[in-house]
Amino acid sequence: MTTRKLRLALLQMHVEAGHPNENFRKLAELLEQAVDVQDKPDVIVFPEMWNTGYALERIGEIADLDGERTKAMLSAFSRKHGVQIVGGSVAEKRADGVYNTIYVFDEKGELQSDYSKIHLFRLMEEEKHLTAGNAIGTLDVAGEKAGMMICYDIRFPELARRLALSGAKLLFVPAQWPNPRLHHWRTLLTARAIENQMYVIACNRCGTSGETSFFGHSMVIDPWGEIIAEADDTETIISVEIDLALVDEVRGRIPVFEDRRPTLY
Ligand SMILES: O=C(O)CCC(=O)C(=O)O
Repeated sequence: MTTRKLRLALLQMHVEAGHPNENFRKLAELLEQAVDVQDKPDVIVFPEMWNTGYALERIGEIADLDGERTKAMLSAFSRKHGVQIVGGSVAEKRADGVYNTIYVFDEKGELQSDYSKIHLFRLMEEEKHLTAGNAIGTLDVAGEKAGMMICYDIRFPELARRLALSGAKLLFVPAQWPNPRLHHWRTLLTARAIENQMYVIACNRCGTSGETSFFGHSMVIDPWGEIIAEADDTETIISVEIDLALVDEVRGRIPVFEDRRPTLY
């Protein structure tokens, strides 16, 4: 098997709900730490709604207008350091509502793609304050296709399968997944990796916001379902190397995609 290595950095951060300036400052600090290392990352990922947190009552006031502040920061950083960024997600204010959106920048600082969360989480009343996206999201990573899902999206296996069928070999999952559902988080992420024989790269937040605490446990799972890196519940950066060749190797070993019977189900 010819190896095709790629280094990832996952910035597991605390998010200060309702304080975008503080969160931009924190993210800038973590980004500098992520590249100030010997093994520089090729791709950097962060959590969901890192700019505002879940200050949903005020989200219309504090969301980033057309994502301009976020895009300016991420574009400049990716260009300066020659690194690809899967920019977590931010609350993004558009003319027709506030979206929960991931921006992807390539290593030249160009906006490569975006994705807005399509399943809004009713347990946190997202549907009252946010507008759902209407399209699936993909990006190119080192010449391979990858998909994007945000937090609650991972409860919908059809979406991950659709991304895999469209050619995705990696899945990026920014999240703000709280206690007490660590078991769901680990199990669902692992299942998405095993059933689609793809890398799952999931970046959660940590810390507390009001009554809600977040367990962190950002993780990278390989296409065989092994958790190859996992954080604890503190603010930290996971740095891990993956081998894209493993996807084809696993898909060759158990040919799930060839054995599907879509005419029956
Ligand atoms: O599905 C879950 O348990 C958590 C989802 C969530 O917190 C979110 O989508 O923001």
